Amino acid sequence: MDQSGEIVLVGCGNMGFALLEGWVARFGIAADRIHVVEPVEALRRRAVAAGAAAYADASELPQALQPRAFIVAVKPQVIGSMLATYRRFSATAAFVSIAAGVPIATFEATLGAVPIVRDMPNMPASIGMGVIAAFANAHTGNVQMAYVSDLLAAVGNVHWLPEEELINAATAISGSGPAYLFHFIECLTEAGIAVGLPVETAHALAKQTVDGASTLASASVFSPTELRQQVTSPNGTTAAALEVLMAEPSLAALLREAAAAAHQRALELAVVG
Ligand SMILES: NC(=O)c1ccc[n+]([C@@H]2O[C@H](COP(=O)([O-])OP(=O)(O)OC[C@H]3O[C@@H](n4cnc5c(N)ncnc54)[C@H](O)[C@@H]3O)[C@@H](O)[C@H]2O)c1
Ligand code: PRO
Repeated sequence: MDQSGEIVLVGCGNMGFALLEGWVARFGIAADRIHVVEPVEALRRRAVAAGAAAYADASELPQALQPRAFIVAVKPQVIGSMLATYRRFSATAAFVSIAAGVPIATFEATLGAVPIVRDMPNMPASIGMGVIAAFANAHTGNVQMAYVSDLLAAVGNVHWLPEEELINAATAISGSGPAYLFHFIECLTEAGIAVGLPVETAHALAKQTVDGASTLASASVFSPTELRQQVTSPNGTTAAALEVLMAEPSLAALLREAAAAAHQRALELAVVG
Protein backbone atom coordinates (compact mmCIF):
# COMPACT_ATOMS: atom_id res chain seq x y z
CA MET A 1 0.00 0.00 0.00
CA ASP A 2 1.33 3.43 -0.98
CA GLN A 3 0.65 5.91 1.84
CA SER A 4 2.91 8.66 0.57
CA GLY A 5 1.57 12.14 -0.08
CA GLU A 6 -0.82 14.40 1.72
CA ILE A 7 -4.57 14.63 2.12
CA VAL A 8 -6.80 17.67 2.34
CA LEU A 9 -10.03 17.04 4.26
CA VAL A 10 -12.62 19.78 3.93
CA GLY A 11 -15.24 19.53 6.69
CA CYS A 12 -14.35 17.72 9.88
CA GLY A 13 -17.75 17.17 11.43
CA ASN A 14 -19.27 13.78 12.22
CA MET A 15 -18.21 11.87 9.13
CA GLY A 16 -15.07 13.83 8.28
CA PHE A 17 -13.73 13.15 11.75
CA ALA A 18 -14.77 9.48 11.59
CA LEU A 19 -12.63 9.15 8.42
CA LEU A 20 -9.76 11.10 9.97
CA GLU A 21 -9.76 8.81 13.01
CA GLY A 22 -9.88 5.74 10.78
CA TRP A 23 -7.04 6.93 8.53
CA VAL A 24 -4.79 7.95 11.39
CA ALA A 25 -5.27 4.55 13.03
CA ARG A 26 -5.27 2.38 9.90
CA PHE A 27 -3.87 3.99 6.77
CA GLY A 28 -0.38 4.37 8.12
CA ILE A 29 -0.32 8.03 7.18
CA ALA A 30 1.32 10.46 9.61
CA ALA A 31 -1.60 12.45 11.00
CA ASP A 32 0.09 15.78 10.27
CA ARG A 33 -0.02 14.97 6.55
CA ILE A 34 -3.81 15.32 6.78
CA HIS A 35 -4.76 18.99 6.33
CA VAL A 36 -8.21 19.79 7.68
CA VAL A 37 -10.25 22.85 6.70
CA GLU A 38 -13.02 23.34 9.24
CA PRO A 39 -14.62 26.66 10.29
CA VAL A 40 -15.77 25.48 13.73
CA GLU A 41 -13.03 26.05 16.29
CA ALA A 42 -13.97 23.17 18.61
CA LEU A 43 -13.87 20.77 15.67
CA ARG A 44 -10.50 22.10 14.56
CA ARG A 45 -9.19 21.51 18.07
CA ARG A 46 -10.51 17.94 17.94
CA ALA A 47 -8.74 17.38 14.60
CA VAL A 48 -5.50 18.83 15.97
CA ALA A 49 -5.80 16.59 19.05
CA ALA A 50 -5.93 13.66 16.61
CA GLY A 51 -2.64 14.92 15.12
CA ALA A 52 -3.90 16.63 11.96
CA ALA A 53 -3.08 20.15 10.78
CA ALA A 54 -6.21 22.30 10.87
CA TYR A 55 -7.18 25.60 9.28
CA ALA A 56 -10.28 27.77 9.63
CA ASP A 57 -10.26 28.72 5.97
CA ALA A 58 -8.94 27.47 2.63
CA SER A 59 -6.72 30.54 2.32
CA GLU A 60 -4.61 29.29 5.27
CA LEU A 61 -3.58 26.04 3.56
CA PRO A 62 0.15 25.92 2.74
CA GLN A 63 0.72 27.42 -0.72
CA ALA A 64 3.06 24.61 -1.78
CA LEU A 65 0.64 21.85 -0.82
CA GLN A 66 0.17 19.22 -3.54
CA PRO A 67 -2.24 16.69 -2.04
CA ARG A 68 -2.85 13.25 -3.52
CA ALA A 69 -6.42 13.19 -2.29
CA PHE A 70 -8.90 15.97 -1.64
CA ILE A 71 -11.81 14.83 0.52
CA VAL A 72 -15.09 16.73 0.43
CA ALA A 73 -16.90 16.07 3.71
CA VAL A 74 -19.17 19.10 3.99
CA LYS A 75 -22.97 19.09 3.79
CA PRO A 76 -24.31 18.81 0.23
CA GLN A 77 -25.74 22.34 0.44
CA VAL A 78 -22.25 23.85 0.99
CA ILE A 79 -20.49 22.26 -1.99
CA GLY A 80 -21.63 24.69 -4.70
CA SER A 81 -20.13 27.66 -2.86
CA MET A 82 -16.78 26.11 -1.87
CA LEU A 83 -15.52 24.06 -4.81
CA ALA A 84 -13.98 26.77 -7.00
CA THR A 85 -11.65 27.78 -4.13
CA TYR A 86 -9.91 24.41 -4.39
CA ARG A 87 -9.58 24.13 -8.15
CA ARG A 88 -5.77 24.42 -7.96
CA PHE A 89 -5.53 21.04 -6.20
CA SER A 90 -6.93 19.24 -9.24
CA ALA A 91 -3.39 19.32 -10.68
CA THR A 92 -2.29 16.61 -8.22
CA ALA A 93 -5.28 15.31 -6.28
CA ALA A 94 -8.07 12.87 -6.84
CA PHE A 95 -11.23 14.54 -5.54
CA VAL A 96 -13.23 12.25 -3.26
CA SER A 97 -16.71 13.33 -2.24
CA ILE A 98 -18.74 11.69 0.50
CA ALA A 99 -21.67 14.09 0.15
CA ALA A 100 -25.05 12.41 -0.06
CA GLY A 101 -26.85 12.95 -3.34
CA VAL A 102 -24.37 15.30 -5.03
CA PRO A 103 -23.52 13.89 -8.47
CA ILE A 104 -20.07 13.79 -10.03
CA ALA A 105 -21.39 16.16 -12.72
CA THR A 106 -21.65 18.92 -10.07
CA PHE A 107 -17.91 18.56 -9.39
CA GLU A 108 -16.99 18.31 -13.06
CA ALA A 109 -18.96 21.50 -13.79
CA THR A 110 -16.51 23.45 -11.58
CA LEU A 111 -13.34 21.34 -11.69
CA GLY A 112 -13.43 20.08 -15.26
CA ALA A 113 -12.14 16.72 -16.49
CA VAL A 114 -10.34 15.66 -13.31
CA PRO A 115 -10.37 12.44 -11.27
CA ILE A 116 -13.45 12.39 -9.03
CA VAL A 117 -14.55 9.52 -6.83
CA ARG A 118 -18.00 9.76 -5.33
CA ASP A 119 -18.37 7.50 -2.35
CA MET A 120 -20.71 6.85 0.51
CA PRO A 121 -19.01 5.70 3.69
CA ASN A 122 -20.69 5.13 7.01
CA MET A 123 -19.89 6.03 10.59
CA PRO A 124 -18.23 2.74 11.67
CA ALA A 125 -15.35 3.84 9.40
CA SER A 126 -13.98 5.49 12.57
CA ILE A 127 -13.23 2.01 13.94
CA GLY A 128 -12.22 0.45 10.63
CA MET A 129 -15.59 -1.26 10.20
CA GLY A 130 -17.16 1.07 7.68
CA VAL A 131 -19.04 0.13 4.55
CA ILE A 132 -18.07 2.27 1.61
CA ALA A 133 -19.92 2.32 -1.70
CA ALA A 134 -17.89 4.03 -4.42
CA PHE A 135 -17.94 5.08 -8.07
CA ALA A 136 -15.10 6.73 -9.99
CA ASN A 137 -15.45 8.97 -13.03
CA ALA A 138 -13.75 8.18 -16.33
CA HIS A 139 -10.87 10.60 -15.60
CA THR A 140 -9.63 8.58 -12.64
CA GLY A 141 -6.47 6.81 -13.77
CA ASN A 142 -5.16 3.49 -12.48
CA VAL A 143 -2.65 5.00 -10.05
CA GLN A 144 -5.20 7.39 -8.54
CA MET A 145 -7.77 4.60 -8.42
CA ALA A 146 -5.36 2.35 -6.52
CA TYR A 147 -4.52 5.13 -4.06
CA VAL A 148 -8.17 6.00 -3.37
CA SER A 149 -9.04 2.30 -3.12
CA ASP A 150 -6.40 1.82 -0.41
CA LEU A 151 -7.53 4.96 1.38
CA LEU A 152 -11.14 3.78 1.49
CA ALA A 153 -10.25 0.15 2.26
CA ALA A 154 -8.27 1.33 5.30
CA VAL A 155 -11.55 2.26 7.00
CA GLY A 156 -13.87 -0.52 5.86
CA ASN A 157 -15.25 -2.76 3.14
CA VAL A 158 -15.30 -1.03 -0.24
CA HIS A 159 -17.95 -1.85 -2.83
CA TRP A 160 -17.25 -0.35 -6.27
CA LEU A 161 -20.57 0.15 -8.01
CA PRO A 162 -21.17 -0.23 -11.77
CA GLU A 163 -23.34 2.91 -11.99
CA GLU A 164 -23.14 6.22 -10.17
CA GLU A 165 -26.89 6.27 -9.50
CA LEU A 166 -26.53 3.21 -7.25
CA ILE A 167 -24.67 5.39 -4.71
CA ASN A 168 -28.07 6.86 -3.81
CA ALA A 169 -29.41 3.37 -3.12
CA ALA A 170 -26.34 2.52 -1.05
CA THR A 171 -26.84 5.75 0.89
CA ALA A 172 -30.31 4.53 1.90
CA ILE A 173 -28.93 1.20 3.15
CA SER A 174 -25.34 1.47 4.39
CA GLY A 175 -24.83 5.25 4.61
CA SER A 176 -27.88 5.90 6.77
CA GLY A 177 -28.05 2.29 8.02
CA PRO A 178 -26.06 2.79 11.23
CA ALA A 179 -28.73 5.26 12.39
CA TYR A 180 -31.41 2.59 11.83
CA LEU A 181 -29.42 0.18 14.00
CA PHE A 182 -28.80 2.81 16.68
CA HIS A 183 -32.54 3.50 16.69
CA PHE A 184 -33.21 -0.23 16.95
CA ILE A 185 -31.01 -0.31 20.07
CA GLU A 186 -32.96 2.64 21.48
CA CYS A 187 -36.26 0.86 20.79
CA LEU A 188 -35.08 -2.47 22.22
CA THR A 189 -33.88 -0.62 25.34
CA GLU A 190 -37.30 1.04 25.74
CA ALA A 191 -38.98 -2.33 25.26
CA GLY A 192 -36.73 -3.83 27.94
CA ILE A 193 -37.68 -1.08 30.36
CA ALA A 194 -41.36 -1.65 29.55
CA VAL A 195 -41.10 -5.34 30.54
CA GLY A 196 -39.50 -4.39 33.84
CA LEU A 197 -35.70 -4.25 33.41
CA PRO A 198 -33.71 -1.50 35.14
CA VAL A 199 -32.68 1.20 32.59
CA GLU A 200 -28.96 0.42 32.62
CA THR A 201 -29.56 -3.32 32.30
CA ALA A 202 -32.06 -2.81 29.46
CA HIS A 203 -29.52 -0.65 27.60
CA ALA A 204 -26.67 -3.14 28.10
CA LEU A 205 -28.80 -6.11 27.05
CA ALA A 206 -30.04 -4.32 23.92
CA LYS A 207 -26.61 -3.08 22.84
CA GLN A 208 -24.77 -6.33 23.53
CA THR A 209 -27.49 -8.37 21.80
CA VAL A 210 -27.20 -6.33 18.61
CA ASP A 211 -23.42 -6.53 18.82
CA GLY A 212 -23.38 -10.32 19.38
CA ALA A 213 -26.06 -11.06 16.79
CA SER A 214 -24.37 -8.94 14.13
CA THR A 215 -20.96 -10.50 14.80
CA LEU A 216 -22.52 -13.95 14.64
CA ALA A 217 -24.33 -13.11 11.39
CA SER A 218 -20.95 -12.10 9.89
CA ALA A 219 -19.02 -15.09 11.23
CA SER A 220 -21.59 -17.86 10.78
CA VAL A 221 -21.94 -20.25 7.88
CA PHE A 222 -25.71 -19.87 8.33
CA SER A 223 -27.74 -17.16 6.61
CA PRO A 224 -29.60 -14.57 8.71
CA THR A 225 -32.82 -16.43 7.91
CA GLU A 226 -31.36 -19.73 9.19
CA LEU A 227 -30.00 -18.03 12.29
CA ARG A 228 -33.41 -16.48 12.98
CA GLN A 229 -34.98 -19.91 12.67
CA GLN A 230 -32.43 -21.36 15.12
CA VAL A 231 -33.45 -18.79 17.73
CA THR A 232 -37.15 -19.42 17.19
CA SER A 233 -38.60 -22.40 19.10
CA PRO A 234 -42.02 -23.57 17.90
CA ASN A 235 -44.63 -21.86 20.07
CA GLY A 236 -41.84 -20.21 22.03
CA THR A 237 -41.13 -16.63 23.06
CA THR A 238 -39.37 -15.57 19.83
CA ALA A 239 -42.25 -16.88 17.70
CA ALA A 240 -44.64 -14.78 19.77
CA ALA A 241 -42.51 -11.66 19.17
CA LEU A 242 -41.92 -12.34 15.47
CA GLU A 243 -45.65 -12.72 14.88
CA VAL A 244 -45.92 -9.08 15.94
CA LEU A 245 -42.89 -7.93 13.90
CA MET A 246 -44.05 -9.73 10.75
CA ALA A 247 -47.73 -8.69 10.92
CA GLU A 248 -48.69 -5.57 8.94
CA PRO A 249 -47.26 -2.98 9.20
CA SER A 250 -44.30 -5.35 9.31
CA LEU A 251 -40.75 -4.36 10.16
CA ALA A 252 -39.82 -5.36 6.59
CA ALA A 253 -42.45 -3.02 5.12
CA LEU A 254 -41.37 -0.18 7.41
CA LEU A 255 -37.73 -0.62 6.44
CA ARG A 256 -38.62 -0.67 2.73
CA GLU A 257 -40.53 2.56 3.22
CA ALA A 258 -37.68 4.09 5.25
CA ALA A 259 -35.06 3.18 2.64
CA ALA A 260 -37.29 4.52 -0.15
CA ALA A 261 -37.59 7.83 1.75
CA ALA A 262 -33.80 8.03 2.18
CA HIS A 263 -33.29 7.21 -1.51
CA GLN A 264 -35.77 9.90 -2.53
CA ARG A 265 -34.02 12.43 -0.29
CA ALA A 266 -30.65 11.59 -1.91
CA LEU A 267 -32.20 12.33 -5.31
CA GLU A 268 -33.47 15.68 -4.00
CA LEU A 269 -30.01 16.56 -2.64
CA ALA A 270 -28.62 16.24 -6.16
CA VAL A 271 -30.41 19.48 -6.95
CA VAL A 272 -29.20 21.56 -3.99
CA GLY A 273 -25.56 20.45 -4.11
N1 LIG B 1 -22.77 11.50 9.15
C1 LIG B 1 -22.73 10.40 8.45
O1 LIG B 1 -22.95 9.28 8.95
C2 LIG B 1 -22.42 10.44 6.96
C3 LIG B 1 -22.21 9.24 6.26
C4 LIG B 1 -21.87 9.32 4.91
C5 LIG B 1 -21.79 10.53 4.26
N2 LIG B 1 -22.04 11.67 4.95
C6 LIG B 1 -21.90 12.95 4.24
O2 LIG B 1 -20.83 13.63 4.83
C7 LIG B 1 -21.02 15.03 4.73
C8 LIG B 1 -20.86 15.65 6.10
O3 LIG B 1 -21.84 15.12 6.96
P1 LIG B 1 -21.66 15.18 8.53
O4 LIG B 1 -22.71 14.33 9.10
O5 LIG B 1 -20.25 14.94 8.87
O6 LIG B 1 -22.03 16.72 8.77
P2 LIG B 1 -21.41 17.71 9.83
O7 LIG B 1 -22.30 18.91 9.84
O8 LIG B 1 -21.17 17.00 11.11
O9 LIG B 1 -20.00 18.09 9.19
C9 LIG B 1 -19.84 19.02 8.15
C10 LIG B 1 -18.73 19.97 8.57
O10 LIG B 1 -18.43 20.83 7.50
C11 LIG B 1 -18.04 22.07 8.07
N3 LIG B 1 -18.12 23.12 7.05
C12 LIG B 1 -19.18 23.89 6.68
N4 LIG B 1 -18.82 24.74 5.70
C13 LIG B 1 -17.52 24.49 5.43
C14 LIG B 1 -16.58 25.02 4.50
N5 LIG B 1 -16.93 25.97 3.62
N6 LIG B 1 -15.33 24.52 4.50
C15 LIG B 1 -14.96 23.54 5.35
N7 LIG B 1 -15.81 23.00 6.25
C16 LIG B 1 -17.07 23.45 6.27
C17 LIG B 1 -19.01 22.27 9.22
O11 LIG B 1 -18.52 23.20 10.17
C18 LIG B 1 -19.12 20.86 9.75
O12 LIG B 1 -18.24 20.62 10.83
C19 LIG B 1 -22.42 15.24 4.16
O13 LIG B 1 -22.31 15.61 2.80
C20 LIG B 1 -23.09 13.90 4.31
O14 LIG B 1 -24.01 13.65 3.29
C21 LIG B 1 -22.32 11.67 6.28
N1 PRO C 1 -25.77 10.73 6.84
C1 PRO C 1 -26.07 11.54 5.68
C2 PRO C 1 -27.50 12.03 5.72
O1 PRO C 1 -28.22 11.72 6.65
C3 PRO C 1 -25.83 10.66 4.49
C4 PRO C 1 -25.89 9.26 5.01
C5 PRO C 1 -25.71 9.33 6.49
O2 PRO C 1 -27.92 12.72 4.79
